[in-house]
Amino acid sequence: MSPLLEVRGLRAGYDGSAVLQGVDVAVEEGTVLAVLGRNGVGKSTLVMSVIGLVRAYAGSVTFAGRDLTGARTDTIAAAGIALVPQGRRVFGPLTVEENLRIAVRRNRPGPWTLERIYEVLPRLKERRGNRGDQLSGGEQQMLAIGRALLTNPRLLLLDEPSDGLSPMVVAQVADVVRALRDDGITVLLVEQNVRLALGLADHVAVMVKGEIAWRTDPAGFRGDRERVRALMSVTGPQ
Ligand SMILES: Nc1ncnc2c1ncn2[C@@H]1O[C@H](COP(=O)(O)OP(=O)(O)OP(=O)(O)O)[C@@H](O)[C@H]1O
Repeated sequence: MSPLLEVRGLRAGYDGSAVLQGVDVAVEEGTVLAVLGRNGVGKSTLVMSVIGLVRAYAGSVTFAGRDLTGARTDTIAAAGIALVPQGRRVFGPLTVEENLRIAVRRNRPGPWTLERIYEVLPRLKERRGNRGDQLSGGEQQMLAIGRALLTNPRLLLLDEPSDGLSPMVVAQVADVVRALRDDGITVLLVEQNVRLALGLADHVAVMVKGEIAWRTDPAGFRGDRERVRALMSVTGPQ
């Protein structure tokens, strides 16, 4: 069976300089792939390229058998990929419900409706009349996830969902992602919080300087401390 998402030889970056130096990753349907790596290795650039916000210089992005290389972001979203961006990017002046309704307008047919979002994320229901900028970081993260789900994606790109959240709130976000995974959604997760990522992932890809340096699974990752240190620690070899 071919993977739901297949990225091959992807080179991409900003203003002509390549951050991604030929990335190969595949995500099988119904699985969670965690992409780990030091700050600045290109993890966010990878998800931005998949969703079409950063242009590919070379390589390909294939989704559900369809070549989406160089496609516009709205075409990619309509094909079934949704991004929960780093920093959440909720619309501050709009209420929770208005933030969600924007996504409903653009959605694909599928199981996610406003009612179901409120069932799965009851805090959003309680806060539905509050403005986005009145929410806590954790609530904003839930809102960003809810907004992405409302497009009924087949693949969810989650960029640093734990960023800036307290451990208790991180645990709540983890519960939501776990529930989604158990529901069969496919996830590409970028995380600095290794513990969180290993608790959610089926597969792990470690990025170093714009390339995938190691493909493993959570058990393999935990079992090779030396390699983890070499590839991930700030003081390890570059
Ligand atoms: N909009 C941009 N314009 C120019 N360079 C950028 C832009 N965004 C990121 N970069 C650069 O691209 C490189 C990779 O950044 P990226 O955000 O993809 O890394 P990351 O692994 O996600 O790191 P972090 O965890 O810090 O977000 C960095 O050197 C960064 O400075």
